[in-house]
Amino acid sequence: MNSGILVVAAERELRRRLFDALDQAGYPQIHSARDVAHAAILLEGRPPHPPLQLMVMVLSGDERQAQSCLEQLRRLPGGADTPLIAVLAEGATLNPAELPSGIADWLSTAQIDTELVARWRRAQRSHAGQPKPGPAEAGHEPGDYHYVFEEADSEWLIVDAQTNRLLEVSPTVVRHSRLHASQWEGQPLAQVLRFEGISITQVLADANRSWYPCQRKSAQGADVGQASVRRIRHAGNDALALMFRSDRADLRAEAALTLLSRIFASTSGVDAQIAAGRLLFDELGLDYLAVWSARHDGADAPLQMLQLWSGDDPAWPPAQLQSSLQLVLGGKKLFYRTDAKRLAAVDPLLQQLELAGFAGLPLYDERHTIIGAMLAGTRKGFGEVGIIEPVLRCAAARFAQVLELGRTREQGRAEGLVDALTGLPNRLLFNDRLDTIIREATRNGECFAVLFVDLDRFKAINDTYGHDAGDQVLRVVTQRLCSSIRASDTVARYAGDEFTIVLRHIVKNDDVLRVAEKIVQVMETPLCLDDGTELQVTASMGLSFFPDDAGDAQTLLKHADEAMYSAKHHGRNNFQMYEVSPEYAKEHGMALKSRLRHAEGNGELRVVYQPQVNTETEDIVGMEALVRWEHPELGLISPAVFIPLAEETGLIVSIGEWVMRTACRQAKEWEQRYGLRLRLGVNLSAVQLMEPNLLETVASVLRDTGLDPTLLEMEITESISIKAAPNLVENLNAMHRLGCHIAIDDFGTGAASLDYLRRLPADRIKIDQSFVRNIGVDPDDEAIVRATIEMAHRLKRAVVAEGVEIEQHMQFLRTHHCDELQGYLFCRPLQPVSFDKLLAERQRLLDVRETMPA
Ligand SMILES: Nc1nc2c(ncn2[C@@H]2O[C@@H]3COP(=O)(O)O[C@H]4[C@@H](O)[C@H](n5cnc6c(=O)[nH]c(N)nc65)O[C@@H]4COP(=O)(O)O[C@H]3[C@H]2O)c(=O)[nH]1
Repeated sequence: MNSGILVVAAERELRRRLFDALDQAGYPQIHSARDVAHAAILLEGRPPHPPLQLMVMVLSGDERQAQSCLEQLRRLPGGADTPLIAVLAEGATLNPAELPSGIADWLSTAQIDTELVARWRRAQRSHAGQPKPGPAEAGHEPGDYHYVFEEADSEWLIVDAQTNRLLEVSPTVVRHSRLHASQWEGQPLAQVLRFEGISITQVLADANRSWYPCQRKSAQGADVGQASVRRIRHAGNDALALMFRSDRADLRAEAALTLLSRIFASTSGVDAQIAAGRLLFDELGLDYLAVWSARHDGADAPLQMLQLWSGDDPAWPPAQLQSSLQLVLGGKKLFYRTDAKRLAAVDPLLQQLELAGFAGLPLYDERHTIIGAMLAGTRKGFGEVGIIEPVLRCAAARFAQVLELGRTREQGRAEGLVDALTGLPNRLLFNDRLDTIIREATRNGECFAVLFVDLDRFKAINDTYGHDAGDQVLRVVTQRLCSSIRASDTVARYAGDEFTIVLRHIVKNDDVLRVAEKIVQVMETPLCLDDGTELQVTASMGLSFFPDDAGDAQTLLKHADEAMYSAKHHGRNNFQMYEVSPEYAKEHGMALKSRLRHAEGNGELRVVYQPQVNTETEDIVGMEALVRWEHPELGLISPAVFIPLAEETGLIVSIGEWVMRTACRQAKEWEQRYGLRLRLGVNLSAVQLMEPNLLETVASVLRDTGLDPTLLEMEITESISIKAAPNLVENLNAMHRLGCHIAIDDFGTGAASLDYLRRLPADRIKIDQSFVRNIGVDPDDEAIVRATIEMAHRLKRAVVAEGVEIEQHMQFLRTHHCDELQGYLFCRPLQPVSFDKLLAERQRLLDVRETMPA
């Protein structure tokens, strides 16, 4: 019977990662709690049987705190006899070796995504009475460690503590060494492992689990690696378990990853590629490696780019006769772990080289056209297929990338599309690429960003140090830009000291901001000219987003360029995102106003929704409707910019009604679909509040949409003065009588007196985000937040905090009993489709919880 998993983590981000890791593995009943008290609420009323399947807890304190948490968890319903995995938070002072007993396993936060599920399965198995976690811990039952034998790529050798002879070895030892188990068992350890500079006795006496360089025997002689010792029990006796890790990249995933990262870090020049090929050749113990480029000029014979061979040069057969190469160039992938010799009859190359292991991989360009082939072989056969195959595939992808880049450069140079100094695409090629990217992005619904990078005061460098120095700077900047982005992104030299970048496949705008920050940082590092002069070059950058800011190349670039100028205005050495600024609005006010008149009729207005959550449960209880203007040329314009214009022109009355109607209709639809009565906040401008027929409008919207008036909450800004809006109190009272709620928005920014608050029929106060943002930064603002909450509660008003962005804000607001929270920590304002997905997901989780045994 499925009986649920409990996850306890104070930090929201960790909680989410733990939840996601378990959820993705398909475990439906996951209770996710902030702390033990929260867990107790979630499990309230649950009988102790059946027990929970697993508890995962993030530990951040010392051993004493860990012990206390553990004891509390054990008292939870169903928690007494449940396997518990501890996740050690960063900065935890706990020593993993001294965790309280009762913890089945532990991992670090960095391992959550990759390890949690595997550890849980292991804990599950061990709990079900099968072998338990092994040699890592002393004092387990005989055979405890066997599960480790099946896992990963580590090798285990079990040694009798008295005789130092081998009792058993793991199947990985047999596989990697190519020696049968019987060739190991009973052997003295000294004959199978040879340590460097230290005696076996010293190694075996080391309880600190240090790693010692050594060689392990194999059919080919020996494998170089490291070993470390653990004490275990074997068949009731003391024994030692030696873990051996080979340094060979074809045996060990870790070493293979290092190899790949070195290959990928290599630059794209011919020499560097030969060096990368050599690295692959040496680290994988290859005997043959060749990279071929298919001729794109119509000639038949492919061109050899690289060839390495460990023996004497044979008479190399011509490419046309190498049938394996021809097959690969035709698109066939070949992989023979140990039996490539059977190809010898049809391929003179394999016949001459006597390869046992052989792989042939086609090299593809971005459009998946075959542009070459990589052939790799060994005379002794390949090692771990699960490691060697992906390594070869990744290496082939790198060779393909370099081949393609070389071709583009060649072609670009021939056609005048590449900048001769930096080797980057020039403006012409960039514009062409941008058009292609827009077409692809439109087809795939992809978002991307354009960055305009301009070096600060570059002219002064040219003038002071000369043009040669300027050229050197441009080359270094090129390297720095290229090293800050991904392979799928594009950098171009747009003009003199201007560079443009396209960052593709964006999920969150934050991803782009991180890249921009990184570029600012790498630029700041001083650079050294050939003559030893040290210079510091900084850059100003502007960002625009597709499709949000514009849908065509020209406008995107124009916006990025404008944003770059704004970065210059902000003191250089920074980046800015494009936005229609209030200054722009002021300058182009008339044009914007006249366009705004048609925005509603042209269907350019949108409503987005931002969730509001209960502070304790973090469950969604309401949403705020926020308007957006999708200007056909300027992109998305913020309400902060166009609402003042709408107010000036009086257009706010009809726009406000449109927003209210759209949002009420949407809220009713969600209520019916999910049976969830979410409160809907709608902003009312002062201009609307002065309208004599506001009440009729609200009543008609409610009637037409069928939304319960008690679900509609009017948000009015605190800065509206009672004097300036003479009907304010009456209008609000009348709306209250209709059943609607009233919230005072931006609280704290105006000069509302207590009296003002008392006179307004407000149900809720929204603390302005400028105070919330300063929690943890400015004690005065913290005091204002605390006082506002206290005062509102004394007046029996509820409180919502706006702009909650980080965990620290939430903790503070929770401590001071703020009722509800709104902000990016939980969710940004969402388009209706995304909000709908959010509600559907919530519903799914609830349904799952309901199917849990009572
Ligand atoms: N930095 C930060 N910002 C956050 C966070 N959480 C929410 N926000 C933003 O804060 C604003 C909250 O709305 P507001 O105070 O009513 O402020 C609103 C509201 O006064 C006005 N507005 C929006 N829609 C309407 C409308 O339909 N009618 C009227 N009259 N005014 C509207 O425009 C203002 C700005 O709206 P938005 O740009 O949508 O900006 C929203 C929202 O996107 C956060 O964690 N960090």
